[in-house]
Amino acid sequence: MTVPYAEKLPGKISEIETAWKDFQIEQNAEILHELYRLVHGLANSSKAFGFLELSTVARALVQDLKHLIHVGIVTSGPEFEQINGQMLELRRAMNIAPSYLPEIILTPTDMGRIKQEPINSKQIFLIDDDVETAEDLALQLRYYGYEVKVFNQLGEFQSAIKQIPSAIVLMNIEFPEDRLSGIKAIKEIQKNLAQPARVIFISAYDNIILRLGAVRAGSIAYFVKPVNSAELIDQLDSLTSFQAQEPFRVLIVDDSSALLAYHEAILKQAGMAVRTVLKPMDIMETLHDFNPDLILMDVYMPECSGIELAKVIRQLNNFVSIAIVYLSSENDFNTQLEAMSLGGDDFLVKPIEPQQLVSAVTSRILRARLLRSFMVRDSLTRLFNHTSIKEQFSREVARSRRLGTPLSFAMVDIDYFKKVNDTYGHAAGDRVIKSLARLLKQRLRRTDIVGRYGGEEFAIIMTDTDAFSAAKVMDEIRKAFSYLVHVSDDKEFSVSFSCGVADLAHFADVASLGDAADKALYQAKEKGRNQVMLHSDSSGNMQPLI
Ligand SMILES: Nc1nc2c(ncn2[C@@H]2O[C@H](COP(=O)(O)OP(=O)(O)OP(=O)(O)O)[C@@H](O)[C@H]2O)c(=O)[nH]1
Repeated sequence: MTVPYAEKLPGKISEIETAWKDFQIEQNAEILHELYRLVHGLANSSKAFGFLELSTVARALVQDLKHLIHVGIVTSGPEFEQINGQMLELRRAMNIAPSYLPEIILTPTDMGRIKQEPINSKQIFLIDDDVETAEDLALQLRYYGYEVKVFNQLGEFQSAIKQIPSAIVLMNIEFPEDRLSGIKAIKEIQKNLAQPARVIFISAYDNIILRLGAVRAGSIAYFVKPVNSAELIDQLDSLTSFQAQEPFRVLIVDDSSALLAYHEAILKQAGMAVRTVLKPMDIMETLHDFNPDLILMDVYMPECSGIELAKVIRQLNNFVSIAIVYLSSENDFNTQLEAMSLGGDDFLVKPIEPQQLVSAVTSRILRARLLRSFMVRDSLTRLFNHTSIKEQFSREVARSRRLGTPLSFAMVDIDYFKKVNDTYGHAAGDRVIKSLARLLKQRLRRTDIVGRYGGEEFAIIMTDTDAFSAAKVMDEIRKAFSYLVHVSDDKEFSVSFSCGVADLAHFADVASLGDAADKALYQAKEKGRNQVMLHSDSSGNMQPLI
């Protein structure tokens, strides 16, 4: 159980008094800095927990200690006496009840911002006076399970959207009557809808005036013709996906256990996954294990400062892009700038309102995830790219070995793919790759990690899964994929894949496990393709899963 803040105060103040006594005996600069840090922490936490009188006294003491650090060590004189007096004041102020109890209440707007549920509608309204272009695009979208209704005139669309306001609107901007007709029509419609319509604009032109007009009409995205259908489908998938976004992962580093618990409670209430680290030197294991989206970092801490810690983290290859937000009572603008120039992304000043903390963390994470996705995702399938899946493979193998849990690795390769490209064209080949990526994402568990390993090759890491169960799942996906009918220029065709599976119980490190899955895949190809092969023991025995 967490100890209430008030009960921790006597201990905190005794610690400060002891440091002050030690300083007087030893006259040592290190003790003086430690004392400064302790009082600084008390000033922050007491304000956050409503002990305003105590916070004021502590803050004045912070200033005096800063002065002492600056002028050098004195153990007598007016400065010294003043600090002695303030030490007594701390004890007195500690017993004054808090003037308010901080409540962790989030407004519905905050919660709405965090938990934006996607609307489950696959209905698309596509409005374009160019009949041929519209039908081409509609055909592509239909391959991916979207119901597309094409309108060549604005009037018909305006009545349809009133009937189905949840439809996603793909609106062309230019019409013969007016070069801005699409934007104007959407603006009119938005006025009369309870929830704003979800609109994506399409235009033959790419300029700031049109883009600004589109944003002002409430658009989600803007595509320039000829539309890249793979990118458009990604956008539509993210708007309609049933898979809720993975909870935001925040790591809080603060040497005040009271503030740690307080900020943890706020962020958890907002639906985030939170880990806390009290001692900065303990951060490494949690960092690798938890893989946070964002680190909320105190600036003044013992052993090493938040700024130094941020520099260390920035030098770790896997964490160059992680968001780091300082949370400190330091309101000196120059220190803030310095902290930002040394690896931080934002600087929040304590005490912070719960709503502000949630929205600052949310917007930073959304942006960090977007930027990271460009680095770690493959642009055609949005699956993890080669580098990223290899990194995750190493990490997951290390974790499973540490925890003693099962892990399987599967390699998938589309059969006779060269023939698909040669017969139906590269664009059709791309669609096949994308459809397999979608199927894998749909059928596998959320905890499974799927990556595009190479051109028509995929890799899947299944945690907590032994090789036999993994092979069974892969075999079901194999069957489903082979039943899919692909279409290209009115010609229909089907494609299959081969798969090799191995697990950590038989191959105990990344290299041998990867190699075993690869060999099993090779065997599956050798034995006639369209099958899953299980590499179930280190002596090289393999068994087909039919
Ligand atoms: N359309 C498309 N084709 C790709 C992509 N990446 C790789 N390819 C093609 O995939 C084909 C792979 O051919 P191969 O490695 O000979 O294998 P295969 O034809 O699938 O035959 P098996 O694997 O032996 O069943 C090559 O023709 C590549 O050009 C891509 O992103 N899109």
